[in-house]
Amino acid sequence: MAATVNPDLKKERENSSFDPNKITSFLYGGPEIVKKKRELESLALNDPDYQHEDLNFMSQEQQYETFLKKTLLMVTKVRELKIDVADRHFYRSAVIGTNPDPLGLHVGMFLPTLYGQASQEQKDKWLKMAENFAIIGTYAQTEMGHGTFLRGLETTATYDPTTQEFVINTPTITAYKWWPGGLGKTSNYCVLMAQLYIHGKSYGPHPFMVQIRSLQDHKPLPGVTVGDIGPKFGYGSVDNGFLAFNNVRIPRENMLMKYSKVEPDGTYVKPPSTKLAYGTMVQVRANIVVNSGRVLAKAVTIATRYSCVRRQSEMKPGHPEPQVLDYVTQQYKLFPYLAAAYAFWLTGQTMMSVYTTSSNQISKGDISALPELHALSAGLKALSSWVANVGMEECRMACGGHGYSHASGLPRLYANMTPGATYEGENTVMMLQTARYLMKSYNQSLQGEKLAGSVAYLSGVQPVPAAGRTRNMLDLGVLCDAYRHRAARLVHEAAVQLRNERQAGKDQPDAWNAASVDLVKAAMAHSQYFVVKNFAERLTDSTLDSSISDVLTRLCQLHALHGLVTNSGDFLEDGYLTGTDVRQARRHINALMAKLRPDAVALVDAFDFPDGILNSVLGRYDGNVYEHLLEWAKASPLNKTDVHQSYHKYLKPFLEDNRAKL
Ligand SMILES: CCCCCCCCCCCCCCCCCCCC(=O)SCCNC(=O)CCNC(=O)[C@H](O)C(C)(C)COP(=O)(O)OP(=O)(O)OC[C@H]1O[C@@H](n2cnc3c(N)ncnc32)[C@H](O)[C@@H]1OP(=O)(O)O
Ligand SMILES: Cc1cc2nc3c(=O)[nH]c(=O)nc-3n(C[C@H](O)[C@H](O)[C@H](O)COP(=O)(O)OP(=O)(O)OC[C@H]3O[C@@H](n4cnc5c(N)ncnc54)[C@H](O)[C@@H]3O)c2cc1C
Repeated sequence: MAATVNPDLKKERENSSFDPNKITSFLYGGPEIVKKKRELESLALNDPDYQHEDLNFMSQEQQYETFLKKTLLMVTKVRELKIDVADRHFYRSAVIGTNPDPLGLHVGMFLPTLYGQASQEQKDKWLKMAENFAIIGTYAQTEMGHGTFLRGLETTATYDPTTQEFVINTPTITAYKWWPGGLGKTSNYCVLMAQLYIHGKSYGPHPFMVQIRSLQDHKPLPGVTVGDIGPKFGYGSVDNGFLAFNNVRIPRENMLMKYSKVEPDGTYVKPPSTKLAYGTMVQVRANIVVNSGRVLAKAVTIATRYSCVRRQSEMKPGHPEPQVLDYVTQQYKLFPYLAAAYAFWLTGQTMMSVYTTSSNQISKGDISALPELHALSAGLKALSSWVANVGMEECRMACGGHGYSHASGLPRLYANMTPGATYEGENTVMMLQTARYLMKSYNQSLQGEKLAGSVAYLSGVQPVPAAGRTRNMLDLGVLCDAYRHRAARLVHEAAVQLRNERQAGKDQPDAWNAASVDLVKAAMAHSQYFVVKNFAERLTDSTLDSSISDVLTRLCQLHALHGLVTNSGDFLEDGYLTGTDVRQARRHINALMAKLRPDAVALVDAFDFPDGILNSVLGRYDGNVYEHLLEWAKASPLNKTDVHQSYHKYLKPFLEDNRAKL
């Protein structure tokens, strides 16, 4: 087995214009954090207790069992190693790689819901147990018949003041809870979203803490039906489940009562906003923005390294086969997603910091930031997961045939990450939530209100510049202005369409539906403007080393120009940009790709994914792809024997029969 680095990759690294460690530092927030990250990753990746057969060779049941064992071990080790809460994600992502795990919902939603929705007494009762994994919970909201439309949930929690209990019921087949991660086989508790009824009156969806399995033998409690929903497109390592209740009684104190309350006599105490009950989803949406940047970065790392190792065809007669990354069409497939990975990585950081600031404010009782936080996280969640989806698939196809093999790591990455466009709010629905906020803000600005935050730009619509003006389409200020103008114009046009539909006699819901394609377009443009502006702003950081600010500026330019050329109609329609501008933009893209080409490998190295996390034969750091492809294939279960048992069962008699008939 070759121990040295593939010569093509070696040369790529020698020829790059900067030290990737500097960008790694920038991406992770400083050298100390990078050091910590690498220590924790190395600890996890070199721990023999976490080693197991490739998941691609396992059944769904084996994948679940392997991951359950591994995740429980991880919890124990995290405790033993006393890893700081803030650093645990480094260790965790090295342990689980690109796979979800059966405790993901416990850590990602069950605990956060207790932090965010439980009263102090409830925290005192449950948090210690949940934090120490003495109980395991999930977030059970979606039902077979309703995921998107929360107000349409059918599960009921009916208050009985005589016993001071809630009676939990699943009235129909469509009311079965469906999908919650870790529900199928792992969890013994859940946060249940159910319609609250008191004295026959409905108060909408509320969160309840419900025990579903015995703490003694893990059997479903009386009145509880629970199980796994079966194989999925990906997520084999997780037991997504179904759940139904037949008049199960829980104490009054099990409704999470930080905001809404039910008094013993059945008096309902209203929350400051009914949407506070949706708080955990907002947090996860913000996390999905971070995750989208990371998964795209992984896919691009695999495809870029492989494209430097892979040599194919003949560019010049008689010359050696070139590295496929030297084909400009290959660069055009990968570099825009390389740039997008950087853009979303940085957007994710900003989104998390907005989330932290706003949620601190909200938990102190000031809910003024809630609408902006919801609109921003919904739009960015949708945009980033959509781009990551398309980008992962583009990267897979850019790896030719080998991209289709599980050895590439790309099919599994895609299958596990593509639900990000669906879960935690289906993307179109999320964009329409952002559009709702944009319409409201736009109308406020028409009434002379000064807007703040991500919609501040809607206050002053820019004029279309005079014809004949030339622009430098590489100037990030010019590009940000163009995105801002496009977003403001599309918001304006969606608002006009909405108004026209109303004036034509439609009621508000029908008008909204009729205008919804334009509304989604406006929300997309708004979110894209945010991403481009955020990228450009991060480059103004005066502490940024000049050797890396040049290459990051190129990526930012490429990201903005590629989006502009792809959506050129939006920029041209009202004459804001001219055909000359767009032609110039296209030429700049080609020039930028040529400049980025020598730095491509260093730019993906800078994401700093160790091989154990990438889990890809094609994306290996050392580039020794071919020998490891063969080794990987040999490990396939079908190759355990030279002659498979099915030969004796089926093939042999079939062949013998055919031969006998000759
Ligand atoms: C030991 C090792 C440690 C390692 C540590 C590391 C741990 C990391 C672990 C991370 C793992 C994470 C794993 C997570 C995996 C996720 C799996 C997926 C889970 C799920 O999918 S859960 C289910 C999600 N479901 C949804 O998202 C449903 C989507 N639907 C909705 O949100 C609502 O129904 C919808 C569409 C918003 C509509 O709501 P509705 O009530 O009908 O509202 P209206 O449209 O009428 O609007 C009314 C009004 O409310 C505003 N609004 C709506 N939502 C919100 C909100 N969330 N916040 C604030 N405001 C909101 C809306 O804008 C309207 O405002 P107006 O002012 O216009 O009236
Ligand atoms: C892998 C995975 C894990 C999950 N984990 C969990 C979990 O742990 N807990 C949990 O509770 N749930 C979970 N879910 C469920 C998930 O949250 C829902 O599937 C998601 O919210 C989408 O809802 P839906 O399935 O009802 O889609 P639907 O709403 O039925 O979407 C179908 C189509 O209808 C369109 N549509 C729906 N409403 C509108 C509208 N108002 N305007 C325009 N178009 C509309 C959508 O855009 C989409 O194209 C998980 C799902 C998956 C795939």
